[in-house]
Amino acid sequence: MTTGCGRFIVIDGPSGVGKSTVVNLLGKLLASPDHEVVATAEPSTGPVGELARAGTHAYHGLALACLVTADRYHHLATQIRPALAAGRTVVCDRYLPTSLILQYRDGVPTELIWQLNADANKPDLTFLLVGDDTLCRQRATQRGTYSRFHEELIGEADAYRRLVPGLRDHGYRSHLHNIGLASAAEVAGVLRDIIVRELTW
Ligand SMILES: Nc1ncnc2c1ncn2[C@@H]1O[C@H](COP(=O)(O)OP(=O)(O)OP(=O)(O)O)[C@@H](O)[C@H]1O
Ligand SMILES: Cc1cn([C@H]2C[C@H](O)[C@@H](COP(=O)(O)O)O2)c(=O)[nH]c1=O
Repeated sequence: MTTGCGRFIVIDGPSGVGKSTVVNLLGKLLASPDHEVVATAEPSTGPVGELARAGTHAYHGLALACLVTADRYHHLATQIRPALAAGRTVVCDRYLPTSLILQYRDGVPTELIWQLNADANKPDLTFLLVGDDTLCRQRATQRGTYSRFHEELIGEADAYRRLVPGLRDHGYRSHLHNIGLASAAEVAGVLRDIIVRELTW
């Protein structure tokens, strides 16, 4: 399924790499008086999303995969597609790449994750932010962790690197971006420049 006339941009990557911070900064950088930007996240703030976010200790494997995918379809139907149809840009913190890493680690085969997500919109651009694993883990821990996956932050950056060919094979226009020691504002600025260059703005 393709998006409406708005642009759909996904920011994914390991915990602590700065996704939420960058999504919010990017929302401000891309917005203008005649162009509204919706900054959002998955799991969403809807009831299934709240269940998935709070429930990584209670739900595992295919049960959690179905929860996060159900939340994704609800998020698409109630927030993302209406915003795109109204011509707004949607910037989303986490999306299908997270499922391809975490649900796979939880025992769900990659092909099944793609099948569950077959009717999910393909973003116009997907950014996979990566950084030093130890630094990301420190930042996530300092900020506070609550999820089972936050306790298993091993090889996150490599897992995201390995995802790129598969995403591209499935038609996801993807950029891998190593944040290095850049500030969140610098990362958001680099992403904004890529977005403006690659999408008709
Ligand atoms: N580039 C950066 N440099 C230094 N600190 C940063 C940077 N980006 C974010 N931070 C800080 O690191 C912490 C984690 O950032 P943030 O919550 O945005 O990460 P996240 O990728 O969304 O994590 P999670 O997936 O666990 O929610 C926050 O305290 C944030 O202020
Ligand atoms: C989108 C998505 C999320 N999850 C899990 C991973 C984390 O435990 C939370 C997200 O919390 P964070 O503060 O953004 O780190 O939800 C998942 O398992 N699968 C998904 O597709």
